[in-house]
Amino acid sequence: MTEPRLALRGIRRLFESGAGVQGVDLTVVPGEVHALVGLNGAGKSTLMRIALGMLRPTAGIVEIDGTDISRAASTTWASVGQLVEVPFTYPELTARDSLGLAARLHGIAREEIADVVARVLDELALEPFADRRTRRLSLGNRQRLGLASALQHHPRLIVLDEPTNALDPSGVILLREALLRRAGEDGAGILVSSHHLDEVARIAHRITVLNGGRVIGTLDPHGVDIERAFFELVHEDDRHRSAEAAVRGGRPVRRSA
Ligand SMILES: Nc1ncnc2c1ncn2[C@@H]1O[C@H](COP(=O)(O)OP(=O)(O)OP(=O)(O)O)[C@@H](O)[C@H]1O
Repeated sequence: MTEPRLALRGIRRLFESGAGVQGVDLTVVPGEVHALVGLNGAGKSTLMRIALGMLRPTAGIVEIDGTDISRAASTTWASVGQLVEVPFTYPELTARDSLGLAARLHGIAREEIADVVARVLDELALEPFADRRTRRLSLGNRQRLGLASALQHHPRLIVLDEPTNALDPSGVILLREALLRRAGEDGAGILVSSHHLDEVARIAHRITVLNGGRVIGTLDPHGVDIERAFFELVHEDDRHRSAEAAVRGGRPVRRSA
């Protein structure tokens, strides 16, 4: 069987408020775009931060290409591309120099950096802004720069949290094409979260629904009314939890937000 690019097994991390994620199992296989959808506070970012070793789970294991990330070497991390927080940029560097630095940190050979950077600037239509200091970029172009930095080294695993936020429609299309190329040509495994169900349906091979920190089901990307299917799953899960809470004599489960 093909080794997943990413495997989350029995992941649990609850915050003091009781919100977080629990009992999550999830894989991303080579060549796959796996989308994570859920309402605000469902636990998508928490799960992604755990997958990237930014947050420690209280239980469970994260494996990248079969290696437990607690033992992963720098070569494993160099094969990952991610954007899960505000795009990190050096305000005084130009977009081009910022990408060059990120390429070096991802292990690209010095003599290849200029070409790698030029290709990704072209791919995300950032060329006109390449020599502008990053602090002077618009929000959307800063997001494109963050994505360029995550994708330029052709990672084996890509993790993106709401990557279309702040992108204009042409940016959304460029990103979609770039991700499908990474999955199709490179065999990258891609985990992506989004609130845009239509966009997700266009790109994802698998869609997992998270609610209140748990996986509650999957959606068919080719389904006819994906939005309706999504809300049916979520409402059914909410009803189930409220009923369970009532049986226990406790208060209904508070929505995490
Ligand atoms: N560091 C933290 N400390 C305490 N609570 C946290 C922390 N990080 C997240 N949470 C809580 O965990 C829950 C899940 O948050 P998370 O950001 O993972 O959700 P999300 O699905 O990404 O939401 P959104 O769609 O709004 O980005 C929320 O209730 C949030 O307030």
